[in-house]
Amino acid sequence: MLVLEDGTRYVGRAWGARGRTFGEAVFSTGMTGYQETLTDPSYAGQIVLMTAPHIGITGVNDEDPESRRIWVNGFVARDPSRVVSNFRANGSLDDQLVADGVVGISGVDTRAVTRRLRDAGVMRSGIFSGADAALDPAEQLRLVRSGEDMRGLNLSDRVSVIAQYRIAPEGERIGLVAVLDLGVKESTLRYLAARGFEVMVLPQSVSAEQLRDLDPDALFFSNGPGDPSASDAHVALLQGALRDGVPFFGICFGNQLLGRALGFGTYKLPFGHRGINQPVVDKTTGRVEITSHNHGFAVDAPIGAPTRSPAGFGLVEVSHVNLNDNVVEGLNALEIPAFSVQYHPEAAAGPHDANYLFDRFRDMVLTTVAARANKKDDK
Ligand SMILES: NC(=O)CC[C@H](N)C(=O)O
Repeated sequence: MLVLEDGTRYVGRAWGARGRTFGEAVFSTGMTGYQETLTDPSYAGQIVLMTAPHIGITGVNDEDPESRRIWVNGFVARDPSRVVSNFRANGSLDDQLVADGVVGISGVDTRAVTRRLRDAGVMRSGIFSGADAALDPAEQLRLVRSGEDMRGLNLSDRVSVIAQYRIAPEGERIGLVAVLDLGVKESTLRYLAARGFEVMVLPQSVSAEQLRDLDPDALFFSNGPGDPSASDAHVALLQGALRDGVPFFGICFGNQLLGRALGFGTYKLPFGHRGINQPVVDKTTGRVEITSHNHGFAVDAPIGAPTRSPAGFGLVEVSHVNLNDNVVEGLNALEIPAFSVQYHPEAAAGPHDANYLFDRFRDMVLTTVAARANKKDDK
């Protein structure tokens, strides 16, 4: 049984682990990339429904996970594949869900659920299978309604690493980037290392003093689960680094935190953007990118002419906009070296149209490092 907070109920078949699970019900429109979706830490606390009906055809492999485990609280699909067919596969999705204890449900009318979530907005939900399916419906609904609400929820400490670790740069080293792990994806780290960054992944609890002691050439805030309005400590950490002139790049949650650091607010979208086919325009070049998304919140900043950062960081422009609904998809600070995007340039899964942003970051860091070296020489 899939039960939504508004009392809607959908009967299906038990899939993956048996039992009960709770989370915010959201839908993803990606036709491929379920393994990357399941292992994206940004989905912690959510029950993810795939709108594509056939999920699991290529099984699971060791190369596609975006982190060390599955993070979704539950998984919903219409018609999971009964066969696994791919040369890279080394197991089935069903077995993986069981192994990771992820309660799923199949055979529900995913189009009906999606329309419900699109019309009413995302909401708390629960999946009940095995013995739990027989629970009294009123009791099931009570349990769903007593679950966590995504609004105001800080989930960073559930997904972040405990201890820092280092990744060596590929090719010539251009500098050290400190990555605040708010739920970072492996692809992001790979792209940074491939650009010549020595990467230091830091736990989300790192202090301003520890960051200063590390003295990185650049700072990166990752994607991650939860409500950005509940991350005051990360915002303060970022404001300190921006004041010190450290070049900054943020992705998704990192974009929302840059928005807040610059003095803008964030808000919850009715049903968010999740999938790999979202059109975004880069206002600097006018080029449209087809991009990978997974966000339920967004930054509230004015689209159009640059405006002053309410927090005193100079002029800021909204650099990217979603063409479906005009949601802010990127920020560019014009007077300090800092920019961010709401979507996923690392893709995984999805098209690679936005990979150039990692080059933009590398170029920005090289310029800043060179300018600093010149200043030192002048002294
Ligand atoms: N992928 C992300 O970083 C998601 C950011 C945030 N948790 C949101 O839902 O909007």
